[in-house]
Amino acid sequence: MTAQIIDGKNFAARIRGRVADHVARLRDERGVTPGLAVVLVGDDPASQVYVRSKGKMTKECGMESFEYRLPETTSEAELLALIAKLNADGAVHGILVQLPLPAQIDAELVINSIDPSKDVDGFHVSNVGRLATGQRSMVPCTPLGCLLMLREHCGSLSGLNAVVLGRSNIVGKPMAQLLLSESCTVTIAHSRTRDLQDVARRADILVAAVGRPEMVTGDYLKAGATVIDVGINRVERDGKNRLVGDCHFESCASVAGAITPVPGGVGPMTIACLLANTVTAYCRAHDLPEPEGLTA
Ligand SMILES: NC(=O)C1=CN([C@@H]2O[C@H](COP(=O)(O)OP(=O)(O)OC[C@H]3O[C@@H](n4cnc5c(N)ncnc54)[C@H](OP(=O)(O)O)[C@@H]3O)[C@@H](O)[C@H]2O)C=CC1
Ligand SMILES: Nc1nc(=O)c2c([nH]1)NC[C@@H]1CN(c3ccc(C(=O)N[C@@H](CCC(=O)O)C(=O)O)cc3)C=[N+]21
Repeated sequence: MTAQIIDGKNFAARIRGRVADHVARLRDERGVTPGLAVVLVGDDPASQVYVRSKGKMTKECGMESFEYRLPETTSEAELLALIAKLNADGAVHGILVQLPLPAQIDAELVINSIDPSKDVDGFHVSNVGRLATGQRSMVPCTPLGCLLMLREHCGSLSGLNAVVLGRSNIVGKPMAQLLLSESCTVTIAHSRTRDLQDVARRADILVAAVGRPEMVTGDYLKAGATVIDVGINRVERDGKNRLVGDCHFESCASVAGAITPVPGGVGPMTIACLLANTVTAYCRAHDLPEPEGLTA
């Protein structure tokens, strides 16, 4: 079998188009513009690439982008003061603090200091609790992007066996919550899971978020499974820097029914969902109808 490729790059472009339409309507009908603030502490090169790309796409969708680049030595108090300022700023509707943060800063404290209604990453404990209890919440961008691709590709997910590899707060756990809300039978596997291949092979839907380059090979898969590869791993191949996923693409594609590529899969969807969340946050803050099909 040769898998269908789920084109995240193309899907993300369509989502950004819908975000842009909604933003244009807000401008024409109400004379307002949603704004997204992105905060980067330190100078990790990969993070700088993402932040630049987020800023560019925010503007392309017609929204305001506010970028804050703080030095690696920034104190926790300084970062908390900036967040307090952004919480109070009426032109800012979404706040994202790029992770990871330098060691002197308590990331949990910082995330929980963001106004939950502006928490477009969905990492605030109140959004996590609301997602887990089925209340309206801001949903983390990466799992939301994965869900939108799965819905588009599979239609109803009800009753399917979903296996999530990885249990992080930013990907694995919220992904599992979303799949549970879609009435999948959900298994969360991690580094202590026994017989991982056997567990993975039961999946109709496999989401790989382990951060291990090409760990998942074709023999982890049931024939025809839908595979979402969240991994973004930089490796050196033939003297060149390459980006690979957590799945070994060729061997997986020969067993799976459908698979997302890396690059061009989950990554672009993550950024598109960040922009969608910013518009959603704006609309909720102003009691306006939310954009359709861009929320969980
Ligand atoms: N495309 C995108 O937009 C994004 C991509 N990513 C990428 O997704 C991947 C995962 O990210 P993140 O969740 O932050 O990573 P973390 O390192 O926080 O979590 C990794 C998870 O994988 C599990 N794990 C590690 N090794 C194995 C193994 N050998 N077998 C089974 N499980 C294992 C860990 O288990 P345990 O808990 O037991 O340690 C942990 O739960 C990374 O490649 C990251 O770069 C992340 C965010 C966004
Ligand atoms: N608070 C916070 N929120 C995040 O959502 C967040 C974060 N911190 N820290 C880092 C991770 C990682 N992440 C990615 C976003 C886009 C691509 C992406 O667009 N990738 C392109 C390739 C980009 C390239 O070539 O490097 C692709 O897969 O096609 C990847 C990874 C968001 N993260």
